[in-house]
Amino acid sequence: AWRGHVAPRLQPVRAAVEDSAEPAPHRAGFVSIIGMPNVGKSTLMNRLVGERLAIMTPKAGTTRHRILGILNGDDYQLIYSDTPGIYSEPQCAAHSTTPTWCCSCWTQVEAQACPLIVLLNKVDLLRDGSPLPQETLRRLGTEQELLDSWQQRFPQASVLPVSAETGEGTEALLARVRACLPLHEPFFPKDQLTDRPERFFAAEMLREAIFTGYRQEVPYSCEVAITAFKELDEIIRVKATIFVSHETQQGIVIGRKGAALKAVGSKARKEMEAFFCKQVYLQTSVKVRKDWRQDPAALRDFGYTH
Ligand SMILES: Nc1nc2c(ncn2[C@@H]2O[C@H](COP(=O)(O)OP(=O)(O)OP(=O)(O)O)[C@@H](O)[C@H]2O)c(=O)[nH]1
Repeated sequence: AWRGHVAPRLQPVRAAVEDSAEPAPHRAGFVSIIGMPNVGKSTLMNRLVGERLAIMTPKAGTTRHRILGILNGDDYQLIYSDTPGIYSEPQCAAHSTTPTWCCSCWTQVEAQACPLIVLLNKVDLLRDGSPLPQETLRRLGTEQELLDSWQQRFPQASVLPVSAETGEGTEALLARVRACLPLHEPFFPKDQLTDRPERFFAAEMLREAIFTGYRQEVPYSCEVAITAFKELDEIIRVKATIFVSHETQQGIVIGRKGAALKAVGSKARKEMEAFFCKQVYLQTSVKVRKDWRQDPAALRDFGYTH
């Protein structure tokens, strides 16, 4: 598993250190971050662990795989789980381009015995100078009104305002989460940052570049497979295949004289270099795997089903 850089690239959220002669007993637990597509789950997890582990784009449905992000303190280990946005049908993250929130999820959430924290994210958008139109802001109501309505909906929950983008409210969130942690030994080695290997992140960074580089259906029709990942002293050599579901998309992804693929590859390479702190040589190719989103064997090969 990837253990991260020497210094985190984002400032991780830390709780205040309390002075005490006795070392505190160790606490550890798992925290699932769930919600509708595009609400900021990946941005929040990255902010909380202080690393850009999960890819983030303005497009709904970017996250396709569960990723653990581990935050280690001297006396605690918090294992966050960033999940794909919740859709109307199981496994349709790879199928759907028009996701709808699954209402039965509320009932499932309420049925859990574990502590529940409801987050009102993107509160920075409710502040003065918000880019949102006045009409939208009026429709949303004030921050307090929104918090009150969520508290009414989930009386048993702690309802907290946060901004994953600016970090506002995340220290209070960490304090609240830590207060819920049971006494437990660490579940993972204390220097471990995630459960995913390096090549997973290489694939995700290429997928992120695809999401920002192409429009409409194309990003949702692409899947990335890392076919080689070789770390040498000075450089990491990565070979990636982008699978598309139709022949027509192959031309779009490659672009005129390969320009589109070159731009996307270059963006992904720069992200990989920043992430791995090493020079990266990235070789990409594009193949058709016909209608892979409807093909159970392909979904299995790409890790969506078992
Ligand atoms: N203004 C503002 N934007 C945010 C905030 N948090 C996330 N965003 C933006 O919202 C968009 C979606 O964020 P993600 O973290 O990818 O959302 P997600 O819930 O993981 O999305 P899925 O992968 O679709 O499930 C991105 O453009 C983020 O930059 C926030 O606190 N404030």
